[in-house]
Amino acid sequence: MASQLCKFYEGALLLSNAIFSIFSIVTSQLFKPYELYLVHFSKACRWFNDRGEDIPGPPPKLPEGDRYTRMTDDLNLNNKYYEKYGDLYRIWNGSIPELVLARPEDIAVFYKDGLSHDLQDMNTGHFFYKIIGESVGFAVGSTWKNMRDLLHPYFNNKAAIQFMPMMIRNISGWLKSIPFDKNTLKVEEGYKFPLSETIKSLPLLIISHVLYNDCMTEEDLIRVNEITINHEKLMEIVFCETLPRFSWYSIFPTSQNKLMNQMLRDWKTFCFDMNEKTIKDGKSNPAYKLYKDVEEGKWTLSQYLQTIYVILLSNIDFSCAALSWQLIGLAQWSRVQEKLRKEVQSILAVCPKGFDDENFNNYICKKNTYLHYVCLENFRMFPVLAYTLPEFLAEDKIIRGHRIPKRTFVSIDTWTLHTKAAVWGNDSNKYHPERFEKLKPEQYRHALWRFGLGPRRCLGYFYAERMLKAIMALIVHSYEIKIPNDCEVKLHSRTLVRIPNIDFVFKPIE
Ligand code: HEM
Repeated sequence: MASQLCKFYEGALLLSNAIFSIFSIVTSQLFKPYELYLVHFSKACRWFNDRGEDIPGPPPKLPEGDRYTRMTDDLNLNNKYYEKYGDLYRIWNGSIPELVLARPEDIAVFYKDGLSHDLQDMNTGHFFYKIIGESVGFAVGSTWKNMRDLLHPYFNNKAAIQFMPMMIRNISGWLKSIPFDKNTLKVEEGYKFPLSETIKSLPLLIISHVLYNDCMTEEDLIRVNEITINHEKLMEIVFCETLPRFSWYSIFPTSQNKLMNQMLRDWKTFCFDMNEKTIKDGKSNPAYKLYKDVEEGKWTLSQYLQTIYVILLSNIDFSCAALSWQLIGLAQWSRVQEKLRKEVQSILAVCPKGFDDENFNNYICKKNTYLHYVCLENFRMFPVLAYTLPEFLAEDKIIRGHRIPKRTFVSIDTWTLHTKAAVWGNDSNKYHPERFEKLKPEQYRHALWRFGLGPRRCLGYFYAERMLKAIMALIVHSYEIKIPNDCEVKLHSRTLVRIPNIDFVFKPIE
């Protein structure tokens, strides 16, 4: 009976989806007067300066505006809007106007009181909110501060440095497994595999050890991997489907809601099982200690479960995308790859214990190495998001003379920022890691978007940057990396972050 009812609802929803699509096409025409109103008459959508000039931007194109196009488009939208409107413009996230910043000075003004920015649901809809709406990534004010304080002992610089030996072990083990991976093909030149599909298991392996250290077994990893599959399906729904954006949608017994509930149940069971195992083995780890904070009333169970979810699962997309682009940069510019290889070899020459040597760990942490400059240049040339997730202003702001009222959504056009900001000079379109030798971090602080620019930047920063650098160092030491001749870099569709879809070749170095 229940399954028949379910099928009935599924059918009804399929039909309503179809009706909705037709409705959108028809109404996109009927929306025209409303678009006119938004652009020309609605004060809430117009941001004037003292000379009465508005901020320019494309028409709303209702019902969606650029809500989805800005994620799926491979930086073409950034180029188009920069050409037409410059480096301060307005786009539309549905019928909500969003201010886009792309000049470092404006971004500095925006982030001056970054802590008070409201993220609420970032206009990403109900489905997303249900999965991680109570996590540290969405919390604001004192709630956010309390969560960050609880997390700080396990994610600060010292904790990340202590984790380095384990990180190196994880990477070495993963590199050895490449030839035997199910996606790897032995070809004349070496090993060929789909880059992001193969690479995403590595950040998952590393971060699961950050959270659970040696309590994380092979079987646990298999379990996490299975949950990841459903997580990816859900993220596709969150960022590409319209109906799950609405809270009323969750009352229907659809396959999407079923998937969501299943995933949340699996996740909770996994977290509880891991904590029980930790107690049984008489061990301890950050995830368990953070759970003790729940028992002591320092934060709620939902906040805990959703934050661990963000750390372990939601960030995999970010890590996988960032890592893939780092390797693509190296593969595309063999001169840079060779230069980096020489640097790594020269460091290892004074490391009696090889990768396990303290000198090698120090090298990964340093910020004046070629490795570091390559990492920065890859972030600059290959931003993980074309437009950052919108945050909204808690207070009115004046940006370049324009009064922007509070509750306005603001995002950053990363590509324009990374290529048009004055600090990058005349060769900003050239891939040139050496540019960072001459630049001080203060000079590009607001011109390079990597781990967030405001005071609430990425919690995993100390791990993430070193993870990327250590992986690159270990890879170039053992392999020459290449993109097969006939391969063009394309993007995976239906993802929030820019994940490249490309084959890769690792050629072992004799
Ligand atoms: C290379 C990989 C990564 C990149 C590119 C990245 C990037 C980012 C960015 C851009 C933000 C938003 C910052 C903002 O709102 O201003 C963020 C937030 C966050 N990241 Fe990462 N991240 C990475 C890896 C990680 C890892 C490994 C972890 C966990 C150990 C992590 C945990 C978090 C958390 C919890 C937040 C929310 C922080 C908050 O709102 O307080 N990230 N990350």
